[in-house]
Amino acid sequence: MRALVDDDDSFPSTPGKTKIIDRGGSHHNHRHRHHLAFPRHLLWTLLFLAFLASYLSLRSFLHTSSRYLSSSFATLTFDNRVRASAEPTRPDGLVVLVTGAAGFVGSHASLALAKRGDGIVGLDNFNSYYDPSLKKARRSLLSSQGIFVIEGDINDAKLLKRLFDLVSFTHVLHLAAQAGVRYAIQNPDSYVHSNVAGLVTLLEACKNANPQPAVVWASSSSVYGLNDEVPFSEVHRTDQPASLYAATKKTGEAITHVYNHIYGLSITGLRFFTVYGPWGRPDMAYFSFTRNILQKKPITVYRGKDHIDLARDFTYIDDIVKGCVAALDTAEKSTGTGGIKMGPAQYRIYNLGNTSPVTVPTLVSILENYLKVKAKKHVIEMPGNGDVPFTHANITLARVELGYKPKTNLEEGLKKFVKWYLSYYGYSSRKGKNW
Ligand SMILES: O=C(O)[C@H]1O[C@H](OP(=O)(O)OP(=O)(O)OC[C@H]2O[C@@H](n3ccc(=O)[nH]c3=O)[C@H](O)[C@@H]2O)[C@H](O)[C@@H](O)[C@H]1O
Repeated sequence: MRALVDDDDSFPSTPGKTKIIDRGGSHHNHRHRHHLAFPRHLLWTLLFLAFLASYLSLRSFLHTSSRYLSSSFATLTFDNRVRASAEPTRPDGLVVLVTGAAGFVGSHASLALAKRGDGIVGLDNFNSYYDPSLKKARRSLLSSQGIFVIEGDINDAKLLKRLFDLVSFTHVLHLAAQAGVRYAIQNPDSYVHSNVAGLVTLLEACKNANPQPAVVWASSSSVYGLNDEVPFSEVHRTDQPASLYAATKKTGEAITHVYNHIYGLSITGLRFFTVYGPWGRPDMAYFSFTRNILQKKPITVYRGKDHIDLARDFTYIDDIVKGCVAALDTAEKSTGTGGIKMGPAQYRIYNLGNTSPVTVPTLVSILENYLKVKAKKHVIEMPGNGDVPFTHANITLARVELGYKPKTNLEEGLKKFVKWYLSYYGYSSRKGKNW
């Protein structure tokens, strides 16, 4: 281009300065060509600038629109996945939001409900209270059964609203919580965050939903605290908690009562008694004892005052799941609409235990027997960390009203747990190892 019009570096500020390549033309022609060359020069420049501008704006358009498109595809995918997961596969199937779905009880309950054709949407924050890889493995199991588990927190009001806008949940099975009795000494805030604030956020979403779902949620045997009447019945005192965990679960019972009373939410609280089994929680005694025994590490066994052994009404996971399902099936509808109560709503609390407490040293000897390894026991007096000396459930109410009937004793249940543990952590394949 330059060769045609200019052999100087400078753009023609004065026409005479520009040396036009004159290939034998007259002065007139020269002038004429010079005259013509100027707009052509300008034209090329303008064309170049126009090209550059359109290239840049096309790039930015493509960039913006691809971001927009990919985010709306992501939205579509998310919404579609939620709706698909919520779709029951049997007539009149329940549509259940399961919080804590990647947790121990949550994953088992979700699978059981999906198996019979209910629509399930899971929610879990995958926190690192214990190894999140176990939670992710549970999520994979659920995903293989068509259950979508959303990574999100029950404190996220926006997310909850979006889920209730997308799906008319008939029930909420609320199992998300900060569990563990002794960890409350280390991290008290996490109990308030999940078991109190998170519960209120969830109930707000439930109460605002239209239709309102019926809520079934996990309370705890720990609410009996220092109660010494046995076996523990729902009519006994629960105003003497021994741990912050217990206090937050008792608070949950009070909070759910308020939402039942003011907004007409149908509420069922289930007091679980030390639930154990395959895919369990690594922080619990039966699980951590198994790990340590296999690794030949010592275990600490707490003992009560006067050398009394501690005892728990250990309850097998499948029995607990049956109790959860029965509670969902017998829950009446909530009575509120648009956040306003239209009539009295159901409020229930049930013990879900096994009714036969076993001491911690007996638990250890059952494990030693299955693992064929002697435990290195370090027995110490129970520190003041929130533990209670024993639990023992009276389950008459659950039996009569839910048809709840636990079937698995600790020996049978631990056998299944150990089988799962060895397989999950790859011990079964290590032939010849002395486990
Ligand atoms: O029913 C509940 O509401 C609770 O059950 C469960 O709590 P717990 O009954 O305390 O179960 P878990 O920790 O297995 O300890 C069992 C026994 O082993 C003793 N124990 C424990 C640990 C240890 O190192 N040594 C020991 O002797 C210990 O002193 C106790 O005597 C749930 O974790 C809790 O989230 C909640 O759901």
